[in-house]
Amino acid sequence: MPELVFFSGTMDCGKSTLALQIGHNRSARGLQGVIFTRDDRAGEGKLSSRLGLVTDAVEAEEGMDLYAHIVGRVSRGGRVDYVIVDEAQFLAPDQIDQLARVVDDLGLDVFAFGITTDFRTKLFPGSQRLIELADRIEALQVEALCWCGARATHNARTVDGEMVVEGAQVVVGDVNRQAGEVGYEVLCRRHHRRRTTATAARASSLSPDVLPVASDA
Ligand SMILES: Nc1ncnc2c1ncn2[C@@H]1O[C@H](COP(=O)(O)OP(=O)(O)O)[C@@H](O)[C@H]1O
Ligand SMILES: Cc1cn([C@H]2C[C@H](O)[C@@H](COP(=O)(O)O)O2)c(=O)[nH]c1=O
Repeated sequence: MPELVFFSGTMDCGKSTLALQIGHNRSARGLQGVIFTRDDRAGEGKLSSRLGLVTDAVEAEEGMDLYAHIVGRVSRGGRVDYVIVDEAQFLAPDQIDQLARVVDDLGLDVFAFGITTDFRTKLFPGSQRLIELADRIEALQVEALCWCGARATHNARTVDGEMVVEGAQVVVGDVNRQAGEVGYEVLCRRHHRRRTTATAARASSLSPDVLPVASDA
């Protein structure tokens, strides 16, 4: 049975790498896929992984009908065996419904990849719809880690390493950003709740406030 599968995880846990691997294994067997993405860091119409691999993709722009795109390809004589969607959190809910229709009416597997929650721990609308509609939700096996060593479950937005909690839901960016730039850091829930990024943890461990006080001081 064809499926709509949602591979979800934090930033930097290998989603795009897995998307590229799934595409590679299928194309190595002569299958032809359509790869959609939206707002990849590498630029428009690209699906890129931090491991250095990148492939061309169809930019799933706002308002684009993904079901109609696939039907259009097939009716022009193109072959489509499966569909991959990266950065699926950025899609509109009705575009996720179109992907479900690709599975149900065209009989194609759709593999969607994305983060579930934003820097304020709120679901992205596209991810919410995927959770509602997917046949299967898969957590990635290679877990990203918080600075404390626990499994990272949340995405923090940072400026100069400090967590920020105000701003637009969508700001394309990366982990390990230079000073002054908006960046991201993955954290466990405890440290996300306490807003303790790696920078904040380092600063507090160096702070005189937390140094042991000598008994005769
Ligand atoms: N230099 C490296 N050596 C080995 N693995 C790396 C290296 N750089 C990144 N990675 C792996 O790539 C993962 C990020 O892959 P990517 O597909 O870009 O993530 P995502 O799409 O989930 O944000 C990291 O979690 C890590 O496992
Ligand atoms: C948490 C969060 C992330 N984003 C952006 C930052 C990146 O461009 C993508 C995630 O890409 P990845 O391949 O999973 O690393 O999402 C955002 O716009 N808003 C957020 O709150």
